[in-house]
Amino acid sequence: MKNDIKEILFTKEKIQSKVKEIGQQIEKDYAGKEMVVIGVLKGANVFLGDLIREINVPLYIDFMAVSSYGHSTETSGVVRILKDLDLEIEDKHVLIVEDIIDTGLTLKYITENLRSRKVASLKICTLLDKPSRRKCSLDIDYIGFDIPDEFIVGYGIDYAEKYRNLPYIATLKNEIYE
Ligand SMILES: O=P(O)(O)OC[C@H]1O[C@H](OP(=O)(O)OP(=O)(O)O)[C@H](O)[C@@H]1O
Ligand code: HPA
Ligand SMILES: [Mg+2]
Repeated sequence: MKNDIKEILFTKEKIQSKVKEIGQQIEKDYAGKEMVVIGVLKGANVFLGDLIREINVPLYIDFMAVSSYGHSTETSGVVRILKDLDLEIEDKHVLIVEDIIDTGLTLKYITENLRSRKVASLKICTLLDKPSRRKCSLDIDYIGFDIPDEFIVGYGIDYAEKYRNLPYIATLKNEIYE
């Protein structure tokens, strides 16, 4: 896997300290509220696992699985729900956790879907944001890092389902896509 890497954008240590910073902010903002943290599978799994251990308030965890990229670096534009929530979220303070927001189409679909369930509040937290690629408007409440328009992998994020277990976030050599 290491031979496939072009450049490391964020090291394990840099990610760790950013996750801590976001977690502490969320902890302050949700003090006294009952929150449900929703991870968007599969990509957000690693970030969510680290993030919740930095949030010291009572919380519930649930997951939604959607997919729009498949084995490509371009979104199909069609968001499919592969797994819905187990929990009822009506009147709950919901925080959606994403690994990356790119075109925004995935989250647009999810936020509209979750809002219709009459939540008390809905916020978005993403580790990475690629604002130059946005195809729709989205209000994001917590952002770890802005990144340029490059396809990245690692820390939960895949290319064709690979590289999710890299402890850092990196770009891949061009020949990997050929
Ligand atoms: O803003 P967008 O352009 O919609 O892209 C962002 C979404 O794409 C990736 O998921 P993907 O569909 O690849 O599924 P995965 O999480 O299982 O890798 C990523 O985890 C986000 O959920
Ligand atoms: O840069 C990316 N890498 C992997 N998956 C993605 N899904 C949206 N953007 C990306
Ligand atoms: Mg993916």
